[in-house]
Amino acid sequence: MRVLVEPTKGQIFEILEERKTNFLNIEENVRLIVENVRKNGQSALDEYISKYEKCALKGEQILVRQEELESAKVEPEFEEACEKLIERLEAFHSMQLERSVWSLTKNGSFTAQLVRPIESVAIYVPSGKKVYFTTLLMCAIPAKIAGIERIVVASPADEEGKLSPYVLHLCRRLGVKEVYKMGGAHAIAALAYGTEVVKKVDKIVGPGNAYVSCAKKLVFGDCGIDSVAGPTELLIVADETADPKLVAIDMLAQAEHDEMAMSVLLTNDEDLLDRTLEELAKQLNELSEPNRSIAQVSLERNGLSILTKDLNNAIEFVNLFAPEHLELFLEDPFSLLPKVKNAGSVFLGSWSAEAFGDYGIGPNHVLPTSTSARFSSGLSVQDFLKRIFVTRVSEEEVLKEGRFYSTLARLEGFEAHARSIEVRMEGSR
Ligand SMILES: NC(=O)c1ccc[n+]([C@@H]2O[C@H](COP(=O)([O-])OP(=O)(O)OC[C@H]3O[C@@H](n4cnc5c(N)ncnc54)[C@H](O)[C@@H]3O)[C@@H](O)[C@H]2O)c1
Ligand SMILES: N[C@H](CO)Cc1c[nH]c[nH+]1
Ligand SMILES: [Zn+2]
Repeated sequence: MRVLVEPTKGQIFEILEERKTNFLNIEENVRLIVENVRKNGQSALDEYISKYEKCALKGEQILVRQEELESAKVEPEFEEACEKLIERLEAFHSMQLERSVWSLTKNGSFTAQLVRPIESVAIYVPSGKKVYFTTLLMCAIPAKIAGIERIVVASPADEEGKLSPYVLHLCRRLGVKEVYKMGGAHAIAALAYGTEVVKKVDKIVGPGNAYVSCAKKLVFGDCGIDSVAGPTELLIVADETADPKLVAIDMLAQAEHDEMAMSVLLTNDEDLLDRTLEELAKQLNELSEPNRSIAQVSLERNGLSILTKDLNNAIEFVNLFAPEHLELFLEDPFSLLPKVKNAGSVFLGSWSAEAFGDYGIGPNHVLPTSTSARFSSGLSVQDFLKRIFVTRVSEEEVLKEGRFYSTLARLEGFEAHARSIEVRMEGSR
């Protein structure tokens, strides 16, 4: 765990650049994977599945058969918890539904913005270290609210070539029939470009490790993506009122995801910082394997504690980090909230563990990472919708306003544009 005392903005910037370099080192290999799958289709996909995944499935073996979906058995506790999660996610996400709008201009023309669901969407369900079945719901619920017709799921299989019964059960529950056993960067490429077995999609959503999120970046443009939702991050801003035990366990809750996860504490209280470091060491040892080892590596490589006496610096640093998750463990967390410009999801006060967000208090847990919260947001119904503009120009508009449009066209040097307007002005006389 790195400790910084009164760092400058430049030092924070350097740390973020260093982190980006780690991701860039992966990019070269991911680019080769994506290009190879794009060019060689299923044979390249087979090759990467056998190289990187737990079971070397080939060709049509990656398709989940109807009987597999039908026969998945889960315990009642799982079903009950998921039904409650579905209800909560539906309640929050239905507020996000956007409607078409129509407007009439004063000359009798009309313009509209029609809202249409994207035709086909793939949900990537991470299943490398743990099976993220809650992520499947986080993605599928807004997709269903938006009215997506073709929802596809992709997730890497286990050593026996199977998907978790949790994932299979939820696919059946949600009516998702097209399910592929594949993960990593190659799965993203297959979904973006298609293979002999995988049918391509219009957009890919869902989080994943550095390989998955890098591949999503690389296929963007040929297919849509939600955001760069890569290895998870948490930044906690805490003052002397915070409890070091809670700060430490929340940092561990991020660190246990992935060796590349990042947990940061920013405080103006030296005593809190020292006690948090002690708690981290103690509570780390209370975790069981493999979570303990993953969290330990994550904290060693990417853990950071920052002491800055002035909380105004803290907010500057928050906006530079643009963290996926931001916890404000302050006497008055609302005082800092208006100054937060960049963050995926904010948690106010020490009751508000980020884990409540992970497990369905309402907002989505698929969130932008690697400072991309500067320009993107957590997954929502909007990610599954497009807007189509519609225009009907009236004869009155042509007559009264034609000159206005054609003047702009001539000023920009577009002769044919101007004429296409003027010819109508003449025609309507
Ligand atoms: N930002 C978010 O919203 C959010 C939400 C949930 C999870 N996450 C992140 O999702 C990630 C889940 O990661 P995971 O690994 O457990 O599952 P994963 O499904 O994302 O990745 C596993 C796959 O990665 C590929 N892979 C592994 N090592 C590779 C290598 N050396 N080269 C190329 N490909 C390789 C394999 O195909 C493997 O099947 C974590 O980083 C977690 O923090 C992020
Ligand atoms: N913290 C992760 C990224 O937001 C989401 C998650 C799923 N399961 C547990 N945690
Ligand atoms: Zn989590």
